[in-house]
Amino acid sequence: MTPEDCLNLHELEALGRAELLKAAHPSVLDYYLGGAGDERTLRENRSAWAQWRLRPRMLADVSSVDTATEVLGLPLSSPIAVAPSAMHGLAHPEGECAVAAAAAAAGSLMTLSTLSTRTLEEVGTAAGGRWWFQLYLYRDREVSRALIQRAQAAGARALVLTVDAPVVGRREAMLRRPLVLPAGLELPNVGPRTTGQESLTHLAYFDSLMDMTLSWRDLEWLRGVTDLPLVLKGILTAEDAALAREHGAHIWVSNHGGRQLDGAVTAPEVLGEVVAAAGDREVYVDGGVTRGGDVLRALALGARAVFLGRAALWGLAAGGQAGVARTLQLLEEELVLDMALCGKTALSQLGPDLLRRAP
Ligand SMILES: Cc1cc2nc3c(=O)[nH]c(=O)nc-3n(C[C@H](O)[C@H](O)[C@H](O)COP(=O)(O)O)c2cc1C
Ligand SMILES: CCCCCCC(=O)C(=O)O
Repeated sequence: MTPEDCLNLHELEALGRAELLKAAHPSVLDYYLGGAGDERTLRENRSAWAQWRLRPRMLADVSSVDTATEVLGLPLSSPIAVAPSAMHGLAHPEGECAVAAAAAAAGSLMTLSTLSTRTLEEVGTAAGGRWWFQLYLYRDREVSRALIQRAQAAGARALVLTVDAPVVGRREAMLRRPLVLPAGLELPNVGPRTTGQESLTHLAYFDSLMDMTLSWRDLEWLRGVTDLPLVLKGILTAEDAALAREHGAHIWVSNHGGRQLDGAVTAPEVLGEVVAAAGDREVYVDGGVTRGGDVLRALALGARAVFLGRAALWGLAAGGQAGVARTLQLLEEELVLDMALCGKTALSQLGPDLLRRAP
Protein backbone atom coordinates (compact mmCIF):
# COMPACT_ATOMS: atom_id res chain seq x y z
CA MET A 1 0.00 0.00 0.00
CA THR A 2 1.24 3.53 -0.78
CA PRO A 3 -0.08 6.94 0.30
CA GLU A 4 -1.76 7.23 -3.13
CA ASP A 5 -3.89 4.15 -2.31
CA CYS A 6 -5.23 5.79 0.86
CA LEU A 7 -8.71 7.26 0.53
CA ASN A 8 -8.76 9.27 3.74
CA LEU A 9 -6.60 10.35 6.68
CA HIS A 10 -7.61 7.32 8.75
CA GLU A 11 -6.09 5.02 6.13
CA LEU A 12 -2.99 7.23 5.98
CA GLU A 13 -2.70 7.00 9.76
CA ALA A 14 -2.88 3.19 9.60
CA LEU A 15 -0.18 3.15 6.90
CA GLY A 16 2.00 5.66 8.73
CA ARG A 17 1.76 3.74 12.00
CA ALA A 18 2.63 0.46 10.27
CA GLU A 19 5.66 2.01 8.55
CA LEU A 20 6.79 3.63 11.79
CA LEU A 21 6.63 0.32 13.63
CA LYS A 22 8.79 -1.27 10.93
CA ALA A 23 11.38 1.52 10.87
CA ALA A 24 11.56 2.94 14.38
CA HIS A 25 11.71 1.87 18.01
CA PRO A 26 8.16 1.29 19.41
CA SER A 27 8.67 4.17 21.83
CA VAL A 28 8.46 6.55 18.84
CA LEU A 29 4.86 5.50 18.19
CA ASP A 30 4.08 6.04 21.88
CA TYR A 31 5.58 9.52 21.62
CA TYR A 32 3.61 10.48 18.52
CA LEU A 33 0.29 8.97 19.66
CA GLY A 34 0.31 9.82 23.31
CA GLY A 35 -1.57 12.36 25.37
CA ALA A 36 -1.36 13.54 28.96
CA GLY A 37 -2.88 11.88 32.02
CA ASP A 38 -5.99 9.81 31.25
CA GLU A 39 -5.91 11.11 27.68
CA ARG A 40 -9.42 12.55 28.02
CA THR A 41 -8.56 15.68 26.06
CA LEU A 42 -6.82 13.58 23.42
CA ARG A 43 -9.98 11.49 22.93
CA GLU A 44 -12.32 14.48 23.07
CA ASN A 45 -10.29 16.34 20.43
CA ARG A 46 -11.23 13.62 17.95
CA SER A 47 -14.97 13.84 18.51
CA ALA A 48 -15.32 17.54 19.34
CA TRP A 49 -15.75 18.89 15.80
CA ALA A 50 -18.88 16.73 15.41
CA GLN A 51 -20.65 18.75 18.12
CA TRP A 52 -21.29 21.23 15.31
CA ARG A 53 -23.74 20.10 12.66
CA LEU A 54 -23.87 21.71 9.24
CA ARG A 55 -26.78 23.79 7.88
CA PRO A 56 -26.32 23.42 4.11
CA ARG A 57 -27.82 25.94 1.66
CA MET A 58 -29.19 24.80 -1.70
CA LEU A 59 -29.33 26.02 -5.31
CA ALA A 60 -26.14 28.06 -4.97
CA ASP A 61 -24.23 27.27 -8.25
CA VAL A 62 -21.22 25.46 -6.83
CA SER A 63 -19.60 24.73 -10.22
CA SER A 64 -16.46 26.50 -9.02
CA VAL A 65 -15.23 26.34 -5.41
CA ASP A 66 -12.21 28.38 -4.31
CA THR A 67 -10.29 27.66 -1.09
CA ALA A 68 -7.66 30.37 -1.51
CA THR A 69 -6.90 32.53 1.49
CA GLU A 70 -4.16 34.66 3.05
CA VAL A 71 -2.36 34.32 6.37
CA LEU A 72 -0.34 37.26 7.62
CA GLY A 73 -0.27 38.58 4.09
CA LEU A 74 0.95 35.31 2.52
CA PRO A 75 -1.43 33.91 -0.14
CA LEU A 76 -2.32 30.24 0.45
CA SER A 77 -4.09 27.93 -2.02
CA SER A 78 -5.69 26.20 0.91
CA PRO A 79 -6.37 27.04 4.57
CA ILE A 80 -4.87 23.69 5.66
CA ALA A 81 -1.31 23.97 7.00
CA VAL A 82 1.13 22.02 9.17
CA ALA A 83 1.53 22.49 12.95
CA PRO A 84 4.92 22.24 14.64
CA SER A 85 5.88 18.80 15.87
CA ALA A 86 9.16 17.66 17.25
CA MET A 87 11.72 15.41 15.62
CA HIS A 88 10.41 14.58 12.15
CA GLY A 89 13.62 12.63 11.61
CA LEU A 90 12.06 9.87 13.72
CA ALA A 91 9.38 9.37 11.05
CA HIS A 92 11.42 9.74 7.87
CA PRO A 93 15.08 10.39 6.98
CA GLU A 94 14.22 13.64 5.16
CA GLY A 95 12.41 14.84 8.26
CA GLU A 96 11.23 18.45 8.31
CA CYS A 97 12.55 19.14 4.78
CA ALA A 98 10.04 16.65 3.33
CA VAL A 99 7.19 18.29 5.22
CA ALA A 100 8.27 21.79 4.24
CA ALA A 101 8.54 20.80 0.57
CA ALA A 102 5.11 19.13 0.58
CA ALA A 103 3.47 22.14 2.22
CA ALA A 104 5.16 24.55 -0.20
CA ALA A 105 4.16 22.48 -3.24
CA ALA A 106 0.55 22.55 -2.01
CA GLY A 107 0.70 26.34 -1.74
CA SER A 108 0.37 26.02 2.02
CA LEU A 109 2.88 26.47 4.86
CA MET A 110 4.53 24.53 7.65
CA THR A 111 5.49 25.53 11.16
CA LEU A 112 8.92 24.30 12.15
CA SER A 113 9.39 23.13 15.75
CA THR A 114 12.31 24.30 17.87
CA LEU A 115 12.88 20.56 18.32
CA SER A 116 13.55 19.93 14.63
CA THR A 117 16.01 17.39 13.31
CA ARG A 118 17.05 19.58 10.35
CA THR A 119 18.60 23.02 10.51
CA LEU A 120 16.64 26.23 10.11
CA GLU A 121 18.55 26.96 6.92
CA GLU A 122 17.82 23.54 5.35
CA VAL A 123 14.12 23.92 6.11
CA GLY A 124 14.11 27.52 4.91
CA THR A 125 15.42 26.34 1.54
CA ALA A 126 12.93 23.46 1.28
CA ALA A 127 10.01 25.69 2.29
CA GLY A 128 10.68 28.47 -0.21
CA GLY A 129 9.41 31.14 2.17
CA ARG A 130 6.30 29.18 3.18
CA TRP A 131 7.13 28.55 6.83
CA TRP A 132 6.82 29.84 10.35
CA PHE A 133 9.21 29.14 13.20
CA GLN A 134 7.85 27.80 16.51
CA LEU A 135 9.78 28.87 19.56
CA TYR A 136 10.19 27.24 22.92
CA LEU A 137 11.79 30.00 24.95
CA TYR A 138 15.04 28.98 26.62
CA ARG A 139 16.26 30.26 29.98
CA ASP A 140 19.36 31.28 28.10
CA ARG A 141 17.89 34.15 26.13
CA GLU A 142 20.96 34.52 23.95
CA VAL A 143 20.40 31.02 22.55
CA SER A 144 16.77 31.93 21.77
CA ARG A 145 17.81 35.28 20.28
CA ALA A 146 20.24 33.56 17.93
CA LEU A 147 17.61 31.00 16.83
CA ILE A 148 14.99 33.68 16.13
CA GLN A 149 17.44 35.75 14.12
CA ARG A 150 18.60 32.74 12.14
CA ALA A 151 14.98 31.75 11.43
CA GLN A 152 14.21 35.24 10.18
CA ALA A 153 17.32 35.28 8.00
CA ALA A 154 16.30 31.86 6.61
CA GLY A 155 12.93 33.23 5.50
CA ALA A 156 10.50 32.41 8.31
CA ARG A 157 7.37 34.56 7.97
CA ALA A 158 6.24 34.50 11.59
CA LEU A 159 7.37 33.56 15.07
CA VAL A 160 5.04 31.16 16.88
CA LEU A 161 5.58 31.19 20.63
CA THR A 162 4.15 28.09 22.30
CA VAL A 163 2.58 29.20 25.57
CA ASP A 164 0.91 26.02 26.81
CA ALA A 165 4.06 24.14 27.75
CA PRO A 166 5.91 25.90 30.58
CA VAL A 167 6.56 22.30 31.66
CA VAL A 168 6.03 19.02 29.83
CA GLY A 169 2.64 17.33 30.41
CA ARG A 170 2.51 13.97 32.18
CA ARG A 171 2.60 11.57 29.26
CA GLU A 172 2.37 8.19 30.90
CA ALA A 173 3.01 6.11 27.79
CA MET A 174 6.43 7.80 27.67
CA LEU A 175 7.03 7.18 31.35
CA ARG A 176 6.35 3.47 30.78
CA ARG A 177 8.47 3.29 27.64
CA PRO A 178 10.89 6.21 27.41
CA LEU A 179 11.61 7.57 23.95
CA VAL A 180 14.63 5.96 22.35
CA LEU A 181 16.35 8.17 19.82
CA PRO A 182 18.35 6.52 17.04
CA ALA A 183 22.08 7.11 17.08
CA GLY A 184 22.99 10.06 14.92
CA LEU A 185 19.67 11.88 15.13
CA GLU A 186 20.56 15.55 15.48
CA LEU A 187 18.58 18.25 17.25
CA PRO A 188 20.48 21.25 15.90
CA ASN A 189 18.45 23.86 17.79
CA VAL A 190 18.95 22.21 21.16
CA GLY A 191 22.65 21.59 21.26
CA PRO A 192 25.17 18.81 21.12
CA ARG A 193 24.43 17.35 24.56
CA THR A 194 21.07 16.00 23.42
CA THR A 195 22.30 13.71 20.69
CA GLY A 196 22.98 10.85 23.12
CA GLN A 197 20.14 8.40 23.72
CA GLU A 198 19.67 9.04 27.41
CA SER A 199 19.73 12.78 27.49
CA LEU A 200 16.28 13.20 25.97
CA THR A 201 14.54 10.55 28.08
CA HIS A 202 11.14 11.97 29.03
CA LEU A 203 12.25 15.17 27.28
CA ALA A 204 13.71 15.98 30.68
CA TYR A 205 16.85 17.58 29.38
CA PHE A 206 14.95 19.84 27.02
CA ASP A 207 12.48 20.65 29.78
CA SER A 208 15.37 21.75 31.97
CA LEU A 209 16.45 24.30 29.36
CA MET A 210 13.01 25.89 29.14
CA ASP A 211 12.05 29.10 30.86
CA MET A 212 9.19 28.32 33.27
CA THR A 213 8.94 31.98 34.23
CA LEU A 214 7.59 32.81 30.76
CA SER A 215 4.94 35.55 31.09
CA TRP A 216 3.26 38.32 29.11
CA ARG A 217 6.21 40.59 29.97
CA ASP A 218 8.50 38.43 27.83
CA LEU A 219 6.64 39.46 24.68
CA GLU A 220 8.34 42.84 24.96
CA TRP A 221 11.71 41.10 24.90
CA LEU A 222 10.66 39.19 21.77
CA ARG A 223 9.58 42.44 20.11
CA GLY A 224 13.08 43.77 20.70
CA VAL A 225 14.61 40.74 18.99
CA THR A 226 12.48 40.49 15.86
CA ASP A 227 9.94 42.39 13.82
CA LEU A 228 8.33 39.15 12.59
CA PRO A 229 4.60 38.85 13.32
CA LEU A 230 4.08 37.05 16.63
CA VAL A 231 1.59 34.19 17.08
CA LEU A 232 0.77 32.77 20.52
CA LYS A 233 0.08 29.02 20.28
CA GLY A 234 -1.98 27.37 22.99
CA ILE A 235 -4.60 30.06 23.73
CA LEU A 236 -7.89 28.57 24.99
CA THR A 237 -9.85 31.44 26.56
CA ALA A 238 -11.36 34.78 25.56
CA GLU A 239 -9.40 36.39 28.43
CA ASP A 240 -6.04 35.33 27.04
CA ALA A 241 -7.15 36.16 23.51
CA ALA A 242 -7.91 39.71 24.66
CA LEU A 243 -4.46 39.94 26.26
CA ALA A 244 -2.84 38.59 23.11
CA ARG A 245 -4.63 41.28 21.12
CA GLU A 246 -3.47 43.98 23.55
CA HIS A 247 0.08 42.72 23.06
CA GLY A 248 -0.27 42.82 19.26
CA ALA A 249 -0.03 39.07 18.84
CA HIS A 250 -2.05 36.70 16.65
CA ILE A 251 -3.75 33.73 18.25
CA TRP A 252 -3.47 29.96 17.77
CA VAL A 253 -6.20 28.02 19.56
CA SER A 254 -4.80 24.67 20.67
CA ASN A 255 -4.64 22.26 23.58
CA HIS A 256 -1.41 20.83 22.17
CA GLY A 257 -3.11 17.71 20.84
CA GLY A 258 -4.12 16.67 24.37
CA ARG A 259 -0.47 16.33 25.38
CA GLN A 260 -0.27 19.06 28.00
CA LEU A 261 -3.24 19.73 30.36
CA ASP A 262 -5.54 16.72 30.47
CA GLY A 263 -9.10 17.97 30.90
CA ALA A 264 -8.49 21.17 28.96
CA VAL A 265 -11.30 22.46 26.74
CA THR A 266 -11.27 21.51 23.08
CA ALA A 267 -10.83 24.00 20.23
CA PRO A 268 -14.35 23.67 18.76
CA GLU A 269 -15.81 24.57 22.17
CA VAL A 270 -13.86 27.79 22.56
CA LEU A 271 -13.05 28.97 19.05
CA GLY A 272 -16.13 31.22 18.89
CA GLU A 273 -15.32 33.07 22.14
CA VAL A 274 -11.68 33.46 21.18
CA VAL A 275 -12.54 34.85 17.74
CA ALA A 276 -14.94 37.34 19.34
CA ALA A 277 -12.20 38.55 21.70
CA ALA A 278 -9.47 38.60 19.04
CA GLY A 279 -10.64 41.75 17.24
CA ASP A 280 -8.47 42.33 14.20
CA ARG A 281 -5.97 39.62 15.14
CA GLU A 282 -5.83 36.45 13.01
CA VAL A 283 -6.97 33.23 14.71
CA TYR A 284 -5.69 29.76 13.80
CA VAL A 285 -6.63 26.41 15.24
CA ASP A 286 -5.49 22.80 15.60
CA GLY A 287 -6.54 19.59 17.29
CA GLY A 288 -8.17 16.38 16.09
CA VAL A 289 -8.60 17.47 12.47
CA THR A 290 -9.05 14.42 10.23
CA ARG A 291 -11.75 15.43 7.74
CA GLY A 292 -12.45 18.32 5.42
CA GLY A 293 -15.67 18.82 7.38
CA ASP A 294 -13.59 19.57 10.50
CA VAL A 295 -11.76 22.26 8.54
CA LEU A 296 -15.07 23.65 7.29
CA ARG A 297 -16.40 23.89 10.86
CA ALA A 298 -13.22 25.61 12.08
CA LEU A 299 -13.41 28.21 9.32
CA ALA A 300 -17.12 28.76 9.96
CA LEU A 301 -16.26 29.44 13.61
CA GLY A 302 -13.84 32.13 12.49
CA ALA A 303 -10.43 30.47 12.17
CA ARG A 304 -8.32 31.76 9.30
CA ALA A 305 -6.35 28.54 8.90
CA VAL A 306 -6.34 25.03 10.33
CA PHE A 307 -3.16 23.20 11.29
CA LEU A 308 -2.41 19.47 11.27
CA GLY A 309 -0.34 17.87 14.03
CA ARG A 310 -0.33 14.08 14.04
CA ALA A 311 -2.00 13.82 10.60
CA ALA A 312 1.10 15.34 9.00
CA LEU A 313 3.33 12.97 10.98
CA TRP A 314 1.37 9.94 9.76
CA GLY A 315 1.69 11.18 6.19
CA LEU A 316 5.43 11.69 6.68
CA ALA A 317 5.89 8.19 8.12
CA ALA A 318 3.71 6.71 5.37
CA GLY A 319 5.73 8.12 2.48
CA GLY A 320 7.92 11.14 3.20
CA GLN A 321 7.09 14.18 1.08
CA ALA A 322 4.57 12.20 -1.02
CA GLY A 323 2.78 11.07 2.13
CA VAL A 324 2.44 14.61 3.48
CA ALA A 325 1.34 15.79 0.03
CA ARG A 326 -1.36 13.10 -0.04
CA THR A 327 -2.53 14.15 3.46
CA LEU A 328 -2.94 17.76 2.37
CA GLN A 329 -4.53 16.78 -0.95
CA LEU A 330 -7.17 14.49 0.60
CA LEU A 331 -8.19 17.03 3.19
CA GLU A 332 -8.37 19.80 0.59
CA GLU A 333 -10.52 17.63 -1.70
CA GLU A 334 -12.87 16.87 1.19
CA LEU A 335 -13.08 20.56 2.07
CA VAL A 336 -14.01 21.48 -1.52
CA LEU A 337 -16.65 18.74 -1.62
CA ASP A 338 -18.21 19.77 1.69
CA MET A 339 -18.20 23.43 0.67
CA ALA A 340 -20.07 22.53 -2.51
CA LEU A 341 -22.57 20.42 -0.60
CA CYS A 342 -23.12 23.35 1.78
CA GLY A 343 -23.69 25.76 -1.11
CA LYS A 344 -20.46 27.71 -0.51
CA THR A 345 -17.97 28.70 -3.18
CA ALA A 346 -15.43 30.82 -1.25
CA LEU A 347 -14.04 30.82 2.28
CA SER A 348 -15.41 34.33 2.82
CA GLN A 349 -18.92 32.81 2.72
CA LEU A 350 -18.27 30.57 5.75
CA GLY A 351 -19.70 31.84 9.03
CA PRO A 352 -21.52 30.73 12.16
CA ASP A 353 -24.83 30.56 10.24
CA LEU A 354 -23.45 27.35 8.71
CA LEU A 355 -23.44 25.64 12.12
CA ARG A 356 -25.89 24.31 14.65
CA ARG A 357 -24.86 22.68 17.91
CA ALA A 358 -25.83 18.99 17.94
CA PRO A 359 -28.48 18.19 20.54
C1 LIG B 1 4.63 14.16 18.35
C2 LIG B 1 4.19 15.58 18.56
C3 LIG B 1 5.15 16.54 18.78
C4 LIG B 1 4.77 17.86 18.98
N1 LIG B 1 5.73 18.81 19.11
C5 LIG B 1 5.38 20.11 19.24
C6 LIG B 1 6.37 21.11 19.30
O1 LIG B 1 7.56 20.86 19.19
N2 LIG B 1 5.96 22.39 19.47
C7 LIG B 1 4.63 22.72 19.59
O2 LIG B 1 4.31 23.90 19.76
N3 LIG B 1 3.68 21.79 19.49
C8 LIG B 1 4.01 20.49 19.32
N4 LIG B 1 3.04 19.54 19.20
C9 LIG B 1 1.62 19.95 19.19
C10 LIG B 1 1.12 20.24 17.77
O3 LIG B 1 1.71 21.43 17.28
C11 LIG B 1 -0.38 20.43 17.72
O4 LIG B 1 -0.77 21.42 18.64
C12 LIG B 1 -1.18 19.15 17.98
O5 LIG B 1 -0.52 18.00 17.54
C13 LIG B 1 -2.55 19.26 17.31
O6 LIG B 1 -3.32 18.14 17.54
P1 LIG B 1 -3.47 16.92 16.50
O7 LIG B 1 -2.24 16.09 16.63
O8 LIG B 1 -4.70 16.23 16.99
O9 LIG B 1 -3.63 17.51 15.12
C14 LIG B 1 3.40 18.21 18.99
C15 LIG B 1 2.44 17.23 18.76
C16 LIG B 1 2.82 15.92 18.55
C17 LIG B 1 1.76 14.89 18.29
C1 LIG C 1 8.80 21.59 27.40
C2 LIG C 1 7.91 21.01 26.38
C3 LIG C 1 8.61 19.93 25.60
C4 LIG C 1 7.73 19.35 24.55
C5 LIG C 1 8.52 18.91 23.37
C6 LIG C 1 7.80 18.75 22.10
C7 LIG C 1 6.35 18.85 22.19
O1 LIG C 1 5.79 19.92 22.15
C8 LIG C 1 5.54 17.67 22.34
O2 LIG C 1 4.28 17.79 22.42
O3 LIG C 1 6.08 16.55 22.41
